[in-house]
Amino acid sequence: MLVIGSDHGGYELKTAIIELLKERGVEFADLGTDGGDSVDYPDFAEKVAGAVSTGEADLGILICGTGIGMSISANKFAGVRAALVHDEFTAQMAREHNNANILVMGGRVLSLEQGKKFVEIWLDTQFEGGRHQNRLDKITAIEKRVNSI
Ligand SMILES: O=C(CO)[C@H](O)[C@H](O)[C@H](O)COP(=O)(O)O
Repeated sequence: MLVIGSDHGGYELKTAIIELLKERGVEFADLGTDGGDSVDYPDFAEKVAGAVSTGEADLGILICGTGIGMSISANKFAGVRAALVHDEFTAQMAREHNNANILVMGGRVLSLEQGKKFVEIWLDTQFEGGRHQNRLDKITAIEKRVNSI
């Protein structure tokens, strides 16, 4: 199951991506925001990243104006690897090398077509494992050390 959320700066792109998810038959839940009124991105990052962190959802998509605030917020959650992507290469690497479980984008940075394309690439790419898994294990070890201080 995939969860998706945005603030007002990402609402239009979120709406376009929801249409793509429906077309692809992806099971998803839209955790808001529900319109263009000004809201605070950490509230939606918390809903999406919280669901991924607890295992309630397997994957997440977060969109704000730049993607920066959503990335900062989502990566506070244990087990979350939120990747802000800007182009087709970073969308591919986010999964192939980083096994990102949350894709983050900037609604004021990308066109709707770019955003949809990056989602498709991220969904269709496989994690390579191997040396990349070793590096993810180190991130998990850092997370455990930092949170036990
Ligand atoms: O990009 C964002 C955070 O990184 C968010 O979309 C914020 O909402 C943005 O920084 C500010 O947007 P506002 O419409 O000027 O409140």
